[in-house]
Amino acid sequence: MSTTLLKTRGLTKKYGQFYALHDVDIAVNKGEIYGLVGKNGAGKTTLLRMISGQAMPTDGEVELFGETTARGLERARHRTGAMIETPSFYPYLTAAQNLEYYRIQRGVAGRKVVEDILAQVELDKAGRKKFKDFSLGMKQRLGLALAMMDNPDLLILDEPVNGLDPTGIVEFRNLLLRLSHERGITILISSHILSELANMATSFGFLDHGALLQQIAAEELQKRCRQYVELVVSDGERTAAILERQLHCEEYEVLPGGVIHLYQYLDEPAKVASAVVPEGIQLYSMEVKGSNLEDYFLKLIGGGDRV
Ligand SMILES: Nc1ncnc2c1ncn2[C@@H]1O[C@H](COP(=O)(O)OP(=O)(O)OP(=O)(O)O)[C@@H](O)[C@H]1O
Repeated sequence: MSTTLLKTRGLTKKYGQFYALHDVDIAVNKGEIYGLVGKNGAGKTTLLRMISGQAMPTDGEVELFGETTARGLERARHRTGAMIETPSFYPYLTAAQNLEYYRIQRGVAGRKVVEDILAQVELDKAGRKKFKDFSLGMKQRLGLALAMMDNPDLLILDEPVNGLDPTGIVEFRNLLLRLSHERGITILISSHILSELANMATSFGFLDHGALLQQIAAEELQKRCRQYVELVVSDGERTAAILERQLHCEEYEVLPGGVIHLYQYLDEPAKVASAVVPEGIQLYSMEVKGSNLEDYFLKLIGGGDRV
């Protein structure tokens, strides 16, 4: 059975009369990579700051590792590592020197800690290069290293791939996947671009204007975003039988009104037509439908035209 590491109940943050976050319930299970998705200003940072203890809720509660009291949460937060704002590093120090500074400042025992973490985030080869000469990807990986200094069970990362080029995004994603698979770290990560978290997140929470619109498992999201050829025909059942017999189709749904959703032959709809029509089936329409991830998100937030 899955264990829930983190829950928020009715979490709310008001600035004056403005709700930066309103009545948000999320649940993150052990071992998950939970992607929090929302446009700029949706409330992602506000939510992550309250979870990590950097801001106080106006209302509602955070439950972390089963703890909800102030003292319990303080203990639980020792088991989390957060990268919410870009941490400040010394520009003229190397990766190792910067981390060593923070290790001493935080009282983390053992000099080998720095070496180990640098290897985990693949900065062990950065050697004598100074922070000021790092690429953005290296800077983000150093930020991740700092968040991992206390060997956390839960990592909270606010827009860590923001600004990275596509290669940088893939590298960072692979790094997080490795941490998740090999070390079992649970990860809560935000982004304003859903597709940046695809192929990584196991669950998603969609935030808009401070409200959680939907929490959905990645598998279910993939299903909903799957593309298909929609056929409208005179006889759905017979058409399905023809598709099976002639084109060996297995992935389709027959819906009422002679509608068929075919999840194969997306690039070859002509083949579908030439299998069906000669058998005396009337083909009224045929169209590729379904949304990609970004379309799905935009539809969910109502066209994405609100600012
Ligand atoms: N200290 C503050 N005082 C007043 N309003 C604030 C404060 N902090 C955040 N807000 C507002 O709360 C809303 C949510 O902000 P938040 O930073 O959480 O959004 P976000 O989803 O992280 O967006 P971004 O990606 O742009 O950081 C925004 O409208 C922001 O202007």
